[in-house]
Amino acid sequence: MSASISSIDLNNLSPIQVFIRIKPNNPNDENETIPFKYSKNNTTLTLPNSPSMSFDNIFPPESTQNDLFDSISSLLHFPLYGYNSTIFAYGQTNSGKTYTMLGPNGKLSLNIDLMGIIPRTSRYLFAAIHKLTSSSSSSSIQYQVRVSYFEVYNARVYDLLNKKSHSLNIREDNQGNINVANAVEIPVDNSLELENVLMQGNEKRRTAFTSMNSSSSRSHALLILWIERRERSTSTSREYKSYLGRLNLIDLAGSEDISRSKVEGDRFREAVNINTELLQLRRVLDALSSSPSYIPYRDSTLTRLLQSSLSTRQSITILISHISSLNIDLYESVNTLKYSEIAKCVQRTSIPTQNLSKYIDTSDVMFGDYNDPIEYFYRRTVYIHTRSYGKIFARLAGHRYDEQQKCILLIHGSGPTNSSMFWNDLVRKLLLATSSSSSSLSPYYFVAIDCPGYGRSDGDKQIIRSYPDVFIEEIIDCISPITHQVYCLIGSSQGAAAVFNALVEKPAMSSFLAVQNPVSHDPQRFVCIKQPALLMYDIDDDGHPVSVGRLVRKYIPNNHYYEYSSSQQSDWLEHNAHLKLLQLFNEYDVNNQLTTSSEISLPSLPACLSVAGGIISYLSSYNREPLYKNSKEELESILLTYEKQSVENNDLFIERIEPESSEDDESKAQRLAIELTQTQCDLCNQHISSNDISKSLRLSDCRHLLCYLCCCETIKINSYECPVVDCATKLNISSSQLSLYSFPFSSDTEKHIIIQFGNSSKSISSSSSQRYEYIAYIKCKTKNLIDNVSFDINPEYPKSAIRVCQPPYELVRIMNLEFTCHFIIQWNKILNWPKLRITYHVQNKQANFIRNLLVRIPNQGNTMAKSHKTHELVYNWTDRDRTKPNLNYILLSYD
Ligand SMILES: Nc1ncnc2c1ncn2[C@@H]1O[C@H](COP(=O)(O)OP(=O)(O)OP(=O)(O)O)[C@@H](O)[C@H]1O
Repeated sequence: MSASISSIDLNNLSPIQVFIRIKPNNPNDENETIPFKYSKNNTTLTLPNSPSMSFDNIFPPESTQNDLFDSISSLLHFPLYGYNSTIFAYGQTNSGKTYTMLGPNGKLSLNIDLMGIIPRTSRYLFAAIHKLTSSSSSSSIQYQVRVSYFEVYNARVYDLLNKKSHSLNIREDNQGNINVANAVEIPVDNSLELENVLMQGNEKRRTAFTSMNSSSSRSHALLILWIERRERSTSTSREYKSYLGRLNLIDLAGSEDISRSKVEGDRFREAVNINTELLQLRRVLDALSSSPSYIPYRDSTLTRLLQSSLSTRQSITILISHISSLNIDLYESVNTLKYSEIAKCVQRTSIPTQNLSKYIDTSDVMFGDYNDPIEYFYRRTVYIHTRSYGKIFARLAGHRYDEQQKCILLIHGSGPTNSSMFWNDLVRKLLLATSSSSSSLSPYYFVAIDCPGYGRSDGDKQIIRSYPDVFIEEIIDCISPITHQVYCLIGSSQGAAAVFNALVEKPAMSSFLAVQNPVSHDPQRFVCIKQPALLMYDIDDDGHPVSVGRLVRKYIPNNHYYEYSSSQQSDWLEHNAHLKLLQLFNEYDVNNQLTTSSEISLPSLPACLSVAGGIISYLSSYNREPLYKNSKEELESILLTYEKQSVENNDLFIERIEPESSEDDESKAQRLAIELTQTQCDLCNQHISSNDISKSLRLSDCRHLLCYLCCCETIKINSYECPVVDCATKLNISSSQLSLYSFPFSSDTEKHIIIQFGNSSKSISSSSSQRYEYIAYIKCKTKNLIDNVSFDINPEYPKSAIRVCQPPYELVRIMNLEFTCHFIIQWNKILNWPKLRITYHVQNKQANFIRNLLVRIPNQGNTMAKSHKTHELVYNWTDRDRTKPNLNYILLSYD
């Protein structure tokens, strides 16, 4: 597919291509059929005693859903490049419009043969997007798809994705686009999500029984897919071009001969409204084909809503007209064909244009921080796990050898897009000024945080104003767990106020302080701040008044005070802040080695890992030495603190820094010594080779070791909890990170999921007998994977005990003995995986008794492997010995 669509392609397209689909006759129907004649290439249709009519494509009764989709699929490329495309189904009631768009019996079908255009489009589009974004040359292209779904019922527009059921207004924006005001737009990342949204919307759509159709659509349904293509010149560039394509998929309500459908009351009113709106649609088509100077779009809700889809300047359209093959419907069919001929005559007035805009991405203030190009500084990102304020995102620079290392903590101001990025320039200059070559490293390391509610830290923005002392203290406890102190606290604006206030309350937290353009209240309180302070004020900045600065200067005894005028020396701060700070350190810190940028020995691994750099920076700077060659302490440190999450194609490594645990040193050493000898995965029990041990994951709370080859990934896909049996430790992996792995799976050769099954039991004593309530269950945390679970306790009997189609998948039985249960899992039908039977001995253990079953899925397992439909895979759990390892594998192999 070319990067753009050429004007030749567009010029050659008729504005509205017209397809005719003829509904097959029901074999039980005794009505006479019309002897249609078609030309060989299916473009001409002739009715008895009538002249031939030409269309772009005719689909005779025997044509399949697939034949039709093949002919429309080329149109689906246009919205991927910012054009509007429309497909709409038109025809009398019961002629097969919903069949064409969704599937049989008026419903969305996911059956591979019967599914309609909409589910096929969904899969086709996401496959195309995957292809367009996955090639190495396209790392700077991203797509976002959003979906809206409306119905026009009795001349009003209703949002099928909104729980509220009031009607909405149609609005025109200043570019002439017609939109529905306050419409819900749901972002979707894959076809499964889109199908779920569709199902949700379809449940709301109005259908009714009529004498013509048992599930007749009583409204026009309009599904809009907004497809945004973002193109950046490089994958890290903030500036991007946005192409917003719009794909309209429309299932019109059927025109209805009221004398035949015999509808009354509400159905009668609906039918009148449907017919009126279809008549207006015909008038619009008439106008488009004859005098395009005035088009009566405004005359009905339907045509107004479809304005951008019908406009020949804005859209590339396919009309699929449906006719019946029965003689009894001849009058309606002829009418439909006439209507279609009019649409065929619509002329293109100009070629459609792309919806293209240029933007600077400001939504993500941290944009680009994943790809830190200057490795030398070892700048990395971490989450600091505070006791009371959750995860605080921080950017780090420099090396830390031990805790005596001079740590500088930076607090940004309260501007709406402020974050740790604010300090980039100052930190870079300080690093450069204090390390003269790449082999001599700065004696400082820097921690710039995103305060709660800013950048990547969640939380309340008010925290840094209201509780600066407690908040900053918690951060320092995490990054300096032994000394509970940092070398210098630096703040800007509101961050400076936080620094002052924190030191008034807790003076021992920092040896130095530095502020630029601070806000401060009651500066007389600052007399207790005894540490050396750097104070920098802009005399032209009324928001941070220098008059207050002059007071601050009086109250803080040891200060270096500077005033500058930003109107006259706009770059004063840029050129001076780092130098003034180093002067302050030199003056007050006799041990300061600043002036000699002497050779500093390379940091050891634990130090690297604890704050700056993480494992990747270590490995890349030491030629990827296998970790086992390093000291025992180094490995200990990795196992203790390391948690990594890689973000697709990026090098974001998130370490976890938290306060020291209460465990005493001796027991910790013993535990670590034992852990160091472990070479078996706690989840799958496989041996971990020495090469892979470094990539394995030691969970920091429960201490379970998970092998890199299969089990680390399992966590990502499956769980917020440690997946090891009977361990329910919560993992600190955010839902947004987990969502990267949401189903359906992507490109690797194999993926894993975990099915948990097991039971609980509870004693129910009665006077006559001892009985137990057993609850046997299957759980799967991957969404939408299971279609239903049958529980069978008597396999000889043809009917299962219970079939559960929604979670929780449970069987509750009161029994006096343990019993064997057969779980039969039917997977989501679109997967076409063989069903899985697990035979499980339900345990009387009085507590929750869980088995984990790792399902290994070769990637082709995601495809529609028809030939395997009937194949059933059986996995037997007959082991009653509870001491044996209770995890097993199952390989879903189709060979
Ligand atoms: N090509 C086809 N092959 C087999 N069955 C079909 C075909 N087209 C339609 N049907 C069946 O005919 C019936 C009516 O079809 P459908 O509900 O799609 O009509 P419709 O035009 O959408 O009607 P309405 O306008 O009343 O909503 C359904 O049971 C549908 O499954």
